Amino acid sequence: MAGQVVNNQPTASFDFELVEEDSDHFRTVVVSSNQSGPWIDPTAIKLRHRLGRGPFGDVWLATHHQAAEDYEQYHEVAVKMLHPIRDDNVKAVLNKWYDLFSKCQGLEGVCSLHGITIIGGKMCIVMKFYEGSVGDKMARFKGGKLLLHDVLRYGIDLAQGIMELHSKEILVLNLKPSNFLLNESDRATLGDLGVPYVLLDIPFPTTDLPRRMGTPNYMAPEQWQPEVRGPVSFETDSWGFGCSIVEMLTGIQPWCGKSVDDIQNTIVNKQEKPRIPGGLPPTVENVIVGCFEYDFRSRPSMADILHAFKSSQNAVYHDGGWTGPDYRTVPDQLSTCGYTEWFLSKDSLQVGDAVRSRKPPNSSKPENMEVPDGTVVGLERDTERNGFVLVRVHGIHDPLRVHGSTLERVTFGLAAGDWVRLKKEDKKHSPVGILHSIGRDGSVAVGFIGVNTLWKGIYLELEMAESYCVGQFVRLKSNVFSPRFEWPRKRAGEWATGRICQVLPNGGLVVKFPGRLTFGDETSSFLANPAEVEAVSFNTCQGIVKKYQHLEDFHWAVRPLLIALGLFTAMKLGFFAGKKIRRSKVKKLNKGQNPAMQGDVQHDGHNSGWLSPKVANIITAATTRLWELRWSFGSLEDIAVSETTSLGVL
Ligand SMILES: Nc1ncnc2c1ncn2[C@@H]1O[C@H](COP(=O)(O)OP(=O)(O)OP(=O)(O)O)[C@@H](O)[C@H]1O
Repeated sequence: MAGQVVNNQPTASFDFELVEEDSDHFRTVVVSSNQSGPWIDPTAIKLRHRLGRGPFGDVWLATHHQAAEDYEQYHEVAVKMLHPIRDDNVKAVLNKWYDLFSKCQGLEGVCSLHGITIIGGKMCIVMKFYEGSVGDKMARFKGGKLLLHDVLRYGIDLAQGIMELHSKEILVLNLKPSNFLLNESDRATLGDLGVPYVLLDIPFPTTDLPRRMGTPNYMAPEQWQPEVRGPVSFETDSWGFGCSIVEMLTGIQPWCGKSVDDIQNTIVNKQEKPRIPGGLPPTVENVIVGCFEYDFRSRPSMADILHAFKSSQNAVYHDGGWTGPDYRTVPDQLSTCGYTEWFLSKDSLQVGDAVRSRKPPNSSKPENMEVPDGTVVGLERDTERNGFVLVRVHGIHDPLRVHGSTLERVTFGLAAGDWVRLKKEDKKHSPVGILHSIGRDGSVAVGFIGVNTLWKGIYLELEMAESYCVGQFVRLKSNVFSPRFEWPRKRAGEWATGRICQVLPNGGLVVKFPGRLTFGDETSSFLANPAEVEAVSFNTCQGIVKKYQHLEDFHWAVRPLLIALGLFTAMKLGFFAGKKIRRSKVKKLNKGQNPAMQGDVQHDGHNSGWLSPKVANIITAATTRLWELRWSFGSLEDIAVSETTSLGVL
């Protein structure tokens, strides 16, 4: 096929053009280079033999021929040959690699990258050849596991390497023992870095999405569908790191023997976590437990992991127990306010910060508003992170002394965790999301449905949005005709109302429908875009019919229960009506015949009216109970919740 110039990239130090289409419909790319960039002439690479095959392609041992006027050299290199990429994406991928190469220059803990080339239509990453990997070393050991001392040593090397990449805004997303390469001094280096990250937004010819987001056994919950359940963030690598450490310690790959679908179901839906071996130094155990928090904001950062590993490295194993500088029991993952210590350590307060009391997790209302609006005037810290702070609150003379973990920083009116809306909508993603961080300079990071990674911008682009929390009832707005996610309808065709059971880090709502009876494989939970729903409560339901319909949303058993009650009452009424008619007939027949009997009938009729004393008592008791409840709970909604709970239907 005739040549076709695709791009002459002005900023990069290489140009590339597509010239020929091969049998696989992927075109051979000829690149001219000024030699200062990462581009390597494909004729300078001679593939020798394949070292292995992974989800992202094959790794080859190769020779790189370099020649100039005064020298000629041959280097042994490793070449990662990626799966074919659609030719209209070649430019985007090359640009991303170019960016990654320039960012990785000079980093110590990551595999040394030589350059990039394209061989046989496939993109190839040329890198330093290492003698082996941690995975290879494990395979040589009995039981496939490493000594704790080595695991801690490698863990420290790797955490440092990952932190270097994170400092350049690069996520690894594919941490696993076979990608931990060992150098001549037996130090672990990150190999294969950034392949899933580079391919994150690139459409692939194959629909096997999970495989290009990472290696299933090591993937975090948000990594399976970052656009839907994401975004992926630095702490996504904490999950992969935790999996790798567990494997190094046990010799068993996480979720070993499960299919890709099973793993996805186990991690994403069932929210199960890999099992952690016992007998670890408490600090290490604590940090690894934290790596498997479902919500990535609650996981430790690489700095936290590095700190824990370093502090445990000198611990000595004695008679089945750990002694050493950090010997202590594993602290609770959740602090008193319901957040993990890792969550709380992501932001530390400074004098001058505006603060307010922190809401409990998954709540839209503050539990206690000791500090509705204050300013930090003093810090009282025993360690770097934990400690009390002095807060000046308007209207109170002396500053309050409160624990830092109970406060959240408010900058330009926003605090991490707030629900926000983009003032200028972008059709590609939901306009409503959750604020993950706000810098003191006003820079913000937000999780939105439809964006793979955190959206970055400034606070001026955002406004506050309605917040949602677990337990709330929601339904699609009536003006939404084609929702982003599937949503069930009622029998009458209108959108069903469901209850939020989980809020994802991007504001995505996982909603269950207790008012619908599900059978067999029917999905019981649905996803919702927060921009497309509205909250439903007894107070917002207009009229008694709507209020009753909302009661039905609490549980599918409400309707059958009420029908049964109705039938029972009707039967009871029918029975009494029949009895009454019979008696009046008897009364008519006996009229004038037996005066003594007349008195009896009158007496009976007077006492019962049209209901028996028993039924009258039931009704009186029910009415009294209703008033009692109304008095103590205050709203019809609370009565419904309380009563249905006591009936055991919630
Ligand atoms: N630079 C390198 N030097 C030496 N061996 C390497 C190098 N890079 C990778 N390998 C080895 O090549 C083998 C195959 O690697 P590859 O990365 O393709 O597989 P993987 O790690 O299982 O999958 P993935 O594609 O997810 O990284 C592994 O054993 C790995 O340790």
